[in-house]
Amino acid sequence: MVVLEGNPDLILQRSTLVSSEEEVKQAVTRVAQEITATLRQDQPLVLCVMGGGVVFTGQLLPQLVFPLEFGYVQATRYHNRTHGDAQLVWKMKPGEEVRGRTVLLLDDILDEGVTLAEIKAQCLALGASKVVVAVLVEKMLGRVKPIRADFVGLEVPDQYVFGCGMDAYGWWRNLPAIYAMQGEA
Ligand SMILES: O=P(O)(O)OC[C@H]1O[C@H](OP(=O)(O)OP(=O)(O)O)[C@H](O)[C@@H]1O
Ligand code: HPA
Repeated sequence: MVVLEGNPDLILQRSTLVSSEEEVKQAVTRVAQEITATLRQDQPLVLCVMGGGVVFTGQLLPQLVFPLEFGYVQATRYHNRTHGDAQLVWKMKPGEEVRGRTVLLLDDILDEGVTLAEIKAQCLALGASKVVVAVLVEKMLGRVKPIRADFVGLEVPDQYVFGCGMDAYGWWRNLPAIYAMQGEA
C-alpha cells in the first residue's frame, strides 16, 4: 500500500479536481451576497473556525459590506487525519463576547456536522441570541446531520477533499482549488 501521509506531492498527483479556483471564487461571492442580504442589520460577531476556516474567512470578510466584529474559535477532531474522533478537542472556546449577539460561524467544511453542532451549542449555551453557520463546502453524505448550514458555497461528493483551508494529512490548505484524495472517503 502506498503511504500518502508524509508525501504532499504524491497526495496531489493522486487526486482529482472537484472545484476550480474560479468556481470557488464565484461561490464565495454568492455566499457573501446571501449573508449580506440576511445579516446586514444584525451587527454580527463573526467567528472563524480555525484552522480550516481561515481561507474561506479571508476571502469572504472583505465582501461583507456591513458593520461586524471578528474573532475566532478553534477545535479539532480530525488531527490531520482523514477520519474524525468522536470527541472534539477545544483549543480556543468561544467566550462571554457571544452573549446577546448574532454569531456567524465560518468554516471550510460541513462533513458529519459534529464540529459545527458542538460549536453552535457552545455559543448558544453562552447566551448568543442567534447562531448562523456558513461553510465553503458541504459534503453530500446522503444522511441526516446534527446541524444544517444556513449558507453553503459548494456541495462536494462523499470523498476526502482538500485545498481552500482543508488539509490532506496536514498539507495543502493553501491550494486555491478543491481536490479529492483518491481512495479516501
Ligand atoms: O463536520 P465534521 O465531520 O465535524 O468535520 C468538519 C470539521 O473538520 C475539520 O476540522 P479539523 O478537525 O480537521 O481541524 P482543522 O480545522 O484544524 O483542520 C474542518 O475544518 C471542520 O471544522
Ligand atoms: N477534508 C478536509 N478536512 C475535513 C474533511 C475533508 O473531507 N472532513 C472533515 N474535515
